[in-house]
Amino acid sequence: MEHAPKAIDVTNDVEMRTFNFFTMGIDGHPLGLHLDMAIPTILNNADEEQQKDWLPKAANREFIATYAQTEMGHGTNLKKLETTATYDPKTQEFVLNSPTITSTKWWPGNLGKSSNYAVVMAQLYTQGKCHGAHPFFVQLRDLNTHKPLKGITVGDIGPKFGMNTVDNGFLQFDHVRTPRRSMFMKHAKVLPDGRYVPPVHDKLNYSAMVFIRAAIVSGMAYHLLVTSTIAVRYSAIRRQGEITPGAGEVKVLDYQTQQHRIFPQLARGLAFRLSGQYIMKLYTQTMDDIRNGDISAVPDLHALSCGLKAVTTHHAALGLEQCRMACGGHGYSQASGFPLHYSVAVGACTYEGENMVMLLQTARHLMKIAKAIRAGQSPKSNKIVDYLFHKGPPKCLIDQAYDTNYRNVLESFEHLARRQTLEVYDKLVQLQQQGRNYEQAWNDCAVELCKATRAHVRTFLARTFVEEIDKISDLSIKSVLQDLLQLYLYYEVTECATGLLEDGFMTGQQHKYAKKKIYEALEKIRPNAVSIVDSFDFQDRELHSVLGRRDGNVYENLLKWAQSSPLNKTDVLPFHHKYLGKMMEEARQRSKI
Ligand SMILES: CC/C=C\C/C=C\C/C=C\C/C=C/C(=O)SCCNC(=O)CCNC(=O)[C@H](O)C(C)(C)COP(=O)(O)OP(=O)(O)OC[C@H]1O[C@@H](n2cnc3c(N)ncnc32)[C@H](O)[C@@H]1OP(=O)(O)O
Ligand SMILES: Cc1cc2nc3c(=O)[nH]c(=O)nc-3n(C[C@H](O)[C@H](O)[C@H](O)COP(=O)(O)OP(=O)(O)OC[C@H]3O[C@@H](n4cnc5c(N)ncnc54)[C@H](O)[C@@H]3O)c2cc1C
Repeated sequence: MEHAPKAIDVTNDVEMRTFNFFTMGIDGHPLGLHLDMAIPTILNNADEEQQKDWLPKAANREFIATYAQTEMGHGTNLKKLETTATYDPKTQEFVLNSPTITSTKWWPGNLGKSSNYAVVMAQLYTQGKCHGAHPFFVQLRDLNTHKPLKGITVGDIGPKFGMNTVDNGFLQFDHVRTPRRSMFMKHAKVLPDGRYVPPVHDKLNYSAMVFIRAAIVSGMAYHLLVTSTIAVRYSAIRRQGEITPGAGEVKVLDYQTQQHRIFPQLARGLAFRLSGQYIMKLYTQTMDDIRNGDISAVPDLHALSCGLKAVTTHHAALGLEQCRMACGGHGYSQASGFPLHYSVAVGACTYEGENMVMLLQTARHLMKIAKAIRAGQSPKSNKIVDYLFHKGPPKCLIDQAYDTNYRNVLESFEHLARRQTLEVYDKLVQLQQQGRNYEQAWNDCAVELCKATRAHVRTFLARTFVEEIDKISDLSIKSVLQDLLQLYLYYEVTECATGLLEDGFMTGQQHKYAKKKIYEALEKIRPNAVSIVDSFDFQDRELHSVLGRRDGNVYENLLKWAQSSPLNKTDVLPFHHKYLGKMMEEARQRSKI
C-alpha cells in the first residue's frame, strides 16, 4: 500500500496539548474535547479529502467540536447506542435521529454551550442493514448566530461532581439530514448507491478513545505530582506536636506516618509519568502503522491502554485523597486546591471507559495469552506479555543480598501476574466444562480477571520505572530517583502481599523485609522531599493552593484568602437581622416572661 499521505502533523500538538491540558491543571475548558478527541478522530478516521477540508480549520480553531458518543442510556455498551444514521441514496444523505429519550447524547464535554460541531457516534443503517456504531462529523450550531440548527436540541446537563467549568451537554436529533461525506470514511465507507464497505479492523473507529486512555496515564501522573507537591510543602511548614518532649513542635513531615502517606504518591506519580510516555509513544507508532496498513499492534495498544488507564486513575484517586487527609483541616478548605484537583482527576475513573470494564478488556487479552500458554505455544517476542510464558523462580528472592536492577522484585510481580492469569484461565475452562456458557463463566470469574489485569499492569509499571531510572546518567539525580524507585517497588510488594503470600511464594519474613526497605526509603527521601517537588517547577497558579505556595507563606495568605471571601465583605450580613437576630430577640423576650 503506498505510504499514506502525512496528515497535518498536529499529533504532537495534540499530544502536547493533552499533556498541557493536564499540566495546566485546569478545571477543563471549551477546547478540551476539540483538541483531545475531535482532532484525533479527524486525524485517524477522516480520509484524505476530509482531512484536507476539516483538519486545517480544526487546528486553526475555526470551529469547536466535541465527541458525542455516550447517551443517557448507554456509555459503556457501544453496541447498544440508539442514535441512528440512516442512509438515503436518493439524496445521498444520512438522516440522524434520536428515537428515544435514552438515545439523547449525554455527557460530551463542551457540548452544552461551546461546540458548534460534533463527532457523533451513531448506528449506521444502509440498504436496510445496521453496520454498528460509526462516527459522523456533524454541524450543530450556526457558525454566526451559534443557534442550534433545525432539528437539533442541545443544552448543558447541569452541575456535576466537579469539572464545572466544562459545559458537558445533551443533544437530540429530530431527523437531521447530513451529507454522505459527513461520515468519517478512512476506514469504513458508504458508497453513493448505499453499499457499505467495511473497515480492515472494526475497532479503528474507536481510536480517539484509545488516545485519551493513553493520555490519561500522564494526566494521572500530573495530578499525583501536583497534589504531593502541595502536601509535601505544607507538611514542611506545618508544625504540630513534639517527637522529643521539650524539644519543640516538629514539622509534620518528620512523622513517619506522614511520610508513608505522601511519599508513595510522589513515587507513583513518577512511575505513571514514565509509563505514560511509553503508552503515548506506542499509540503514536500504532497510528502511523495503521496509516501504512499495518494493524498488528492494535490489540496490544488496546489492552495496555485499558489496563493502565484503569490502574492509574484508581491509584490517583486514592493518592489525592491521602494527600488531602495528610493536610488536616486546611486540607479540607478550598484554599488547599485539593477539592479542585480531586474532582477533576477522579472523573477519569469513569470517563473514557469505566474502570471495571477497562480491566476486563485487558483481561480478554490476557486470557488469549493464557490459552496459548496452556496449548504449549512459545512467546511472540512481545516485551509487554512474554514474561507470562516464562517460568520464574519457584520462591521469592527479594531479600537476597544483591538484587541487581531489582530483578528479584520484578520477578515477584511477574510470578503473581502469571499465577493469577493462569489460575483464572483454568477456572474459566473448568466452569465451561461444568456446563456454563462462556459469558456466564466469564462473569463468574470477573473479579479474579480484574485482579490478574492489575497484577499485569503493576508488572509493566514497575519494569518501566526500573528501566527508565537505569538510563539516567546524572548520578546525583539518579541517586534521588532511586530512593523513590525503592519506595515504589517495596510499597507495591506490600500492596500485593496477599497475592504473594497466598501460594507461599513469599514468606512473612520477606514481607517484613519489604517493609524495612520502605521505611529505609522514607528516611532517605525526607531530606530531599521539598527539593524533589520544587524541581517539578509547578507554578502557584496551576497548584491553585495556598498550602502549596512556593514561598511557604501559608498562614498570612490563608487569612488573606479567607478575608477575600464574599461573605466577609461586611461584618454583619443582611440575613442576620432578618432571621437569626430576630430569632434570638424573640427568644430573649420569651425568657423574660
Ligand atoms: C484525561 C483526559 C484528557 C483529555 C480529555 C479532555 C477532557 C476530559 C474529559 C472527558 C473526556 C471523556 C470522553 C469520553 O468519555 S468519550 C466516551 C468513552 N466511552 C467509552 O470508553 C466506552 C467504553 N466501551 C467500549 O470501548 C467498548 O464498548 C468495549 C471496549 C467495552 C467493548 O467493545 P465493543 O462494544 O465493540 O464489544 P465487542 O464487539 O465485544 O468487541 C470487543 C473486541 O474488540 C476489541 N476492542 C474493543 N475496543 C477496542 C479498541 N478501542 N481498540 C482495539 N480493539 C478493541 C476487544 O479487544 C475485543 O477483541 P477480542 O477480545 O479479540 O474479541
Ligand atoms: C466527567 C465526564 C466527562 C465525560 N465526557 C464525555 C465525552 O466528552 N464524550 C462522551 O461520549 N462521553 C463522555 N462521558 C461519558 C463516559 O464516557 C461514560 O460515563 C462512561 O463510558 C461510563 O459509561 P456509563 O456512564 O454508561 O456507565 P455504565 O456502563 O452504566 O456503568 C455503571 C456500572 O456498570 C458497570 N458495567 C457496565 N458494563 C459492564 C460490563 N460489561 N461488565 C462489568 N461491569 C459493567 C460499570 O463498571 C459501572 O460500575 C463523560 C463522563 C464523565 C463522568
